[in-house]
Amino acid sequence: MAKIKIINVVAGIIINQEGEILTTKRKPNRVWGNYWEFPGGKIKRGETAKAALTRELDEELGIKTKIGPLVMSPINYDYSYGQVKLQFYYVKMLSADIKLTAASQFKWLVPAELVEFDWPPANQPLIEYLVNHSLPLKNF
Ligand SMILES: Nc1nc2c([nH]c(=O)n2[C@H]2C[C@H](O)[C@@H](COP(=O)(O)OP(=O)(O)OP(=O)(O)O)O2)c(=O)[nH]1
Ligand SMILES: [Mg+2]
Repeated sequence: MAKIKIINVVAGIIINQEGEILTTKRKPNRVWGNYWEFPGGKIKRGETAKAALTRELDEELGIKTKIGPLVMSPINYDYSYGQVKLQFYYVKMLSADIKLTAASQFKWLVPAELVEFDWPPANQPLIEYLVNHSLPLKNF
């Protein structure tokens, strides 16, 4: 039996003072091209999830960040190329300017607007969670 490839991914639910969440659009040539996502990426061997997220947000957006609590329990989802294990943390930005390197666009959205965009299927439970729970604007 072929071994299933596990892909550990961490992404940020970056929130601003207005109660909006930062979302980015994946470039067309990548897996899930043109779908929206929460910025982040694969955790490297030996790296903690929070360190990986800090690194990815610096690489993909050129921002300094404060990583807060986990949003919900990890999501496991089988794609054709492997099983992704997705962890999401709430994040605040400590620097103002966003310089996109991995994404083609970004948008700030209030939670209710998230349902209007196309997400990779693994994100479905997360989108539902964010629509139904208030953001921790003051708690970290
Ligand atoms: N960042 C992110 N990845 C997601 C989300 N939802 C989802 O299914 N994924 C999947 C897509 C990919 O299979 C994987 C993340 O891979 P990636 O290609 O963005 O990883 P990376 O940033 O490390 O990029 P690379 O160095 O491999 O190019 O997780 C999401 O909301 N954010
Ligand atoms: Mg990425």
